[in-house]
Amino acid sequence: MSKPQYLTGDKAAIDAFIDKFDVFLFDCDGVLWSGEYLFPGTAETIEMLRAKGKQLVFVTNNSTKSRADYKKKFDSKGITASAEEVFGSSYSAAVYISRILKLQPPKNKVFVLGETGIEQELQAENIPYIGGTDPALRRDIDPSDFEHIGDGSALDPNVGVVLAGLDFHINYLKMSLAFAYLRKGALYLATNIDSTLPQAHSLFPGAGSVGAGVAKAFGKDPLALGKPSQAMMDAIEGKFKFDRSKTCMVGDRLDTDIRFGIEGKLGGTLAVLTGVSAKEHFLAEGAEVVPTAYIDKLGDLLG
Ligand SMILES: O=C(O)[C@H](O)[C@H](O)COP(=O)(O)O
Ligand SMILES: [Mg+2]
Repeated sequence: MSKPQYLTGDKAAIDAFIDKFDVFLFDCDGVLWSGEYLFPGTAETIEMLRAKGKQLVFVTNNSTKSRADYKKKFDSKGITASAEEVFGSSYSAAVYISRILKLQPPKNKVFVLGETGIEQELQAENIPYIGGTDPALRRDIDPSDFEHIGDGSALDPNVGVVLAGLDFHINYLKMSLAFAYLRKGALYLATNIDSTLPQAHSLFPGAGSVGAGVAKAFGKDPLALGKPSQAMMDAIEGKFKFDRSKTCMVGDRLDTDIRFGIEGKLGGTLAVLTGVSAKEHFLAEGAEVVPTAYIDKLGDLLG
């Protein structure tokens, strides 16, 4: 497998790389920003690519925000972007449930482990849901919960899917409800199963780690509908209609972003070293996932 091209500081190589593509799929956490911190040159780089007539799609596994929420974040960071250019894992999961699964009543309700991003995107697809940010579930489990979850009387008979995403308010009560629905035959889906979340220049437990307790108890992993799922790639291609050979995936994580681009047979992948993966991970002899090229930070594309 050929070694990736290092672009930082090489203006001619950067220009040649950019000219190869018409479309850039951008990961967000660890590439554009780390939580609220915007990496230097990010807004300018996006402006530069737009000035060159490139089509941009923001493809994030972070299910805590909806497309509308991301539009607000882009605006607050001075980045020109529309909600329609965002394709997050919460939207990917909602589209999958509404247009692929096509759940029919009575078992068409979703039990959510996650935040408002998932709830908003389910709502946008007219999918009924419970759980999620419901304040009634942000409490300790009590003896009557054990009794009524155990005998099923606390369960909603219309729940046909458990959808797990990054949940900053996970607790034993919510895990027990999700587990009970799965044991009753609910489909087990996840927006994504990233092990870590790049935030505040550090790493925190990701969606996959937060949901791991339920997966361990149930003995099966969920079907994840975020990167590197090719169901997500197909949905993105279906919506934005691009030529995969002229499309580049830009990301900080080898096992989601770069794998997503390689398995999607895109024209190229660009690893950015401001998030989860380090260059040692893909420069090592026998590395399984190797990007086409890499840069220290996104702003380096400004040359
Ligand atoms: O744990 C998670 O959900 C992920 O770390 C996080 O949300 C990744 O977001 P992305 O890098 O795909 O924008
Ligand atoms: Mg990322």
